[in-house]
Amino acid sequence: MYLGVDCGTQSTKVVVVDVDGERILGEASRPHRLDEGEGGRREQAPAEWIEALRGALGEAVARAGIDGRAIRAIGVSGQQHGLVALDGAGEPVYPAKLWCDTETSAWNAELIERLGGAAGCLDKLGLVLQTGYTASKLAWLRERHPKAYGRIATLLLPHDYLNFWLTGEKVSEAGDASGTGYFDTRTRRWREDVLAEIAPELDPALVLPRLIDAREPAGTVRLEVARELGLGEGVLVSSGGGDNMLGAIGTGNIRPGLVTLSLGTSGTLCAYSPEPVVADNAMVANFCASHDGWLPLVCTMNVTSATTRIRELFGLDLATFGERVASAPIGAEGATLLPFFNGERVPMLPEASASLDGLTSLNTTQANLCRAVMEGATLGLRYGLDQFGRLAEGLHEIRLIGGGSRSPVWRQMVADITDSRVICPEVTDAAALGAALQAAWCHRSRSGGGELAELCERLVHLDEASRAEPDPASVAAYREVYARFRRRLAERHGIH
Ligand SMILES: Nc1ncnc2c1ncn2[C@@H]1O[C@H](COP(=O)(O)OP(=O)(O)O)[C@@H](O)[C@H]1O
Ligand SMILES: O=C(CO)[C@@H](O)[C@H](O)COP(=O)(O)O
Repeated sequence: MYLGVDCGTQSTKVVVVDVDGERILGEASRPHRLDEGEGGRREQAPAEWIEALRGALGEAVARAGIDGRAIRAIGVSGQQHGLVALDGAGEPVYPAKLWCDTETSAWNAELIERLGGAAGCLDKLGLVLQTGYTASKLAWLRERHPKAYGRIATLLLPHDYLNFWLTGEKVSEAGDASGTGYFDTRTRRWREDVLAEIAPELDPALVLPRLIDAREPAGTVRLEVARELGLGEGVLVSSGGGDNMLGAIGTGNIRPGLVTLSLGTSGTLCAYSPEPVVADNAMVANFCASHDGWLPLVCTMNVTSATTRIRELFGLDLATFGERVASAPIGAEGATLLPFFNGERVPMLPEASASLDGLTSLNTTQANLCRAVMEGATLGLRYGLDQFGRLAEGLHEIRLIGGGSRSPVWRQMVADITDSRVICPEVTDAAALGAALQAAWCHRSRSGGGELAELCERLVHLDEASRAEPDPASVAAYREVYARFRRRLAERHGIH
């Protein structure tokens, strides 16, 4: 048996997988709080992730009806980019600033300039720095909280931190490290010189975690943690990775030709590539995958974070929200919502705010506003798909994951807006499943077995009932709605 953990923005999910039986035995999740403040601040206490992991793991194992000592290995997936800076005792010097924090956009702009603009970033890192990546958070901490900065002994990412808590080892792997901004995604190595540019007082040899190969274990679960979690001795912890990298594994997106789209707090699109993809478009990030190869990715910041905002404003539960959306016509009778509530990464508008246009005395209804926010978030992803260029050529099927993929109306909307067939895996928490598969890969390869492709074949099952085919009339209607969305982008933000 293997365990997969995914520490997302809103919750931690755990799945228990029986690889030989080709079954998911149990799943559970626990929420985390998000500390939102003025100026784009988005932070979380790493201790809450551990608390959520404890709770979700205990419940998932209980639901699976197994003895925890049957677990052979654990894989951990985590929200990307969050800065977890630890002191010499392994305690965070400051709360984790998250991927969706836009408070550091000025520091990001300055860093890009210091690295020689977009061309300099591409040359040094294989991608262009974005607000949200770890680098500008570190520059911000140095300037705004020098005392905390002065105590830094180690720089980790959220999944590295959970691996550290489980094993006591400070390690990292290429997939998640790709999103730091001090890692060269082509050579899969830290860029100590770039880190020195950001944080000259820190010694890269001391603060950067040791890089391990995706197939190598991060370590074994510490004895006291194993006891507390009801696990046996010597449980392996695989390298883990960023949630998008493990979501790719959990959707079988480990070879070219597939696109995974996640409707989580963020929206992401990614496609596997055996070669590094250094796009001429700064919005496409040349991340590494967390098995081998690369995973070029586009990320929008406002997806279920945006729909939740409007849903909660109207006091609706998820089912009623879905009904409201379904009851309004395509295009929400002219209402257009650009959902950049906390700035945006794609398009590159870190300091933008959301806007609502086209309201009249006739179309200002709850149903239209619910539809407008879901459409706005999905059209934003359509804009992201356009940036993907040749990576999306020939696209005809999207593997849809993340919380929003549970909504039938949203699945159909994605199919119609992208003009592609949409299908969900049976496990929509694909990052947690991907983490369990990576754990099985790591554990079984020690005895010479367990190819990842074969593991994916056994466990990644598609849910035929979730299939949504593009409807030609709706596809045509959305073409107009997308043109309107683009006009608003041009008028309000000068994005053409
Ligand atoms: N049926 C649904 N319709 C719309 N949104 C949904 C539905 N089910 C879950 N969600 C949303 O999905 C989000 C959680 O998605 P998830 O992928 O777990 O996020 P993360 O990994 O970023 O924490 C929540 O905001 C939740 O409201
Ligand atoms: O910043 C990115 C990708 O670059 C986000 O996709 C985060 O990795 C958060 O993911 P979710 O919590 O939305 O799954």
